[in-house]
Amino acid sequence: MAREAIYQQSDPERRGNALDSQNPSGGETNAKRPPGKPPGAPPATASGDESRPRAEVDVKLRPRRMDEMVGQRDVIERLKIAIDAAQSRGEPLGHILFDGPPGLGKTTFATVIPAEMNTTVQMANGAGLRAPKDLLPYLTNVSEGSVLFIDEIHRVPKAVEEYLYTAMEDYRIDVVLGDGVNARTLNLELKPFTLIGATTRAGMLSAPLRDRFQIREHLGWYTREELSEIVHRNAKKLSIKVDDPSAAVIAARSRSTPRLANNRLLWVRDYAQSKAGGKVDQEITRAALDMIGIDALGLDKQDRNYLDTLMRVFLGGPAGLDAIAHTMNVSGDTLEDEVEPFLLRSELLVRTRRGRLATPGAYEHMRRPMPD
Ligand SMILES: Nc1ncnc2c1ncn2[C@@H]1O[C@H](COP(=O)(O)OP(=O)(O)OP(=O)(O)O)[C@@H](O)[C@H]1O
Ligand SMILES: [Mg+2]
Repeated sequence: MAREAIYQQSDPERRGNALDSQNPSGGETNAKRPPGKPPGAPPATASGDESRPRAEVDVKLRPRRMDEMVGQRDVIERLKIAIDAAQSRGEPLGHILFDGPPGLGKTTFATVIPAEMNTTVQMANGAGLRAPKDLLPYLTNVSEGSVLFIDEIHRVPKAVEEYLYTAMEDYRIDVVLGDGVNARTLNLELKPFTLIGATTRAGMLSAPLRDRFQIREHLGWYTREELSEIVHRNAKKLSIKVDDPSAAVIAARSRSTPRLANNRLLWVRDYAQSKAGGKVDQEITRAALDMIGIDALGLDKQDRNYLDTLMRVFLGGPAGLDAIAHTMNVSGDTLEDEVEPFLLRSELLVRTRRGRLATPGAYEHMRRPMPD
């Protein structure tokens, strides 16, 4: 895979590319996995050797304490109160559900909360918890007040979810041993613990599961100022000098998403080291991001290709999704899940009953004259 591809690929709205979400143990000193790496453990990164240094960098850039986190002030304030209250009562923190688009800090919260509480965390992934037995090692390993983090919790199948109900509510699981007439139920008492769930699809969670979380937090987009702040902090961690205008360029092209700001910064660093003796300024930052096809609004090649097709072939629309997809030779699902959300959010595209329509803003951005 080409080097640039790694930087481009980690777009939060491009599903399944969350490099660091695949490394949830994140080098946390207090992170703990049950023995024998249970099946819930996330898969290794797909892209082989090239992903390794990236994962390490991700760990380096991920905030370790709540005070190192930028933005999400109201979420942090509420969590601090809940942590404070739980600690003063000597009880485990209530179960917490984080939802929001990729790359906004769900896993980060799941690692800083146990750090604030001075407790251990086990990391699981909903996709790996295929049968109740996959959940057991995690539950039997919880220590008093510790955290069990289940990422992509919407992917936990119903049969496993039902075990979570009693575990969350009564700190108990009922295991059925044997079958037929010999079947008997074993009640296992668990230590009081905190479940932290994360999902990009809160709507896919069943109501009984959702309602068992005492605290539910939605993570929203970051402002440019917050992203600039993240870029500055991370530049320091990477020992590179980034001035305000350069940080502002990265922030503007990062789609309101910290993970993307980090990826852009890493590419700018490489570019500057290779082409400008390590010096990062606004011009170099722009040239670096232009080179990988990230434009001033943060659109990438595929986004621009979509708008270009809509304007050139369909005269700006309204055009049906399938027609656009066929012309671009990509699947409609890909466009709907990966390309359109950011275009809609940026008000470059509208979805009408008659089809997709490019907005005047899109024409301006693509420097094309509006049709009459
Ligand atoms: N509030 C924040 N302050 C500073 N950096 C942040 C913040 N939130 C996220 N980041 C950075 O962005 C990266 C991605 O965040 P994180 O992995 O927590 O996202 P996520 O919501 O779990 O995404 P996914 O849904 O893809 O798993 C982190 O490694 C961290 O470096
Ligand atoms: Mg994550």
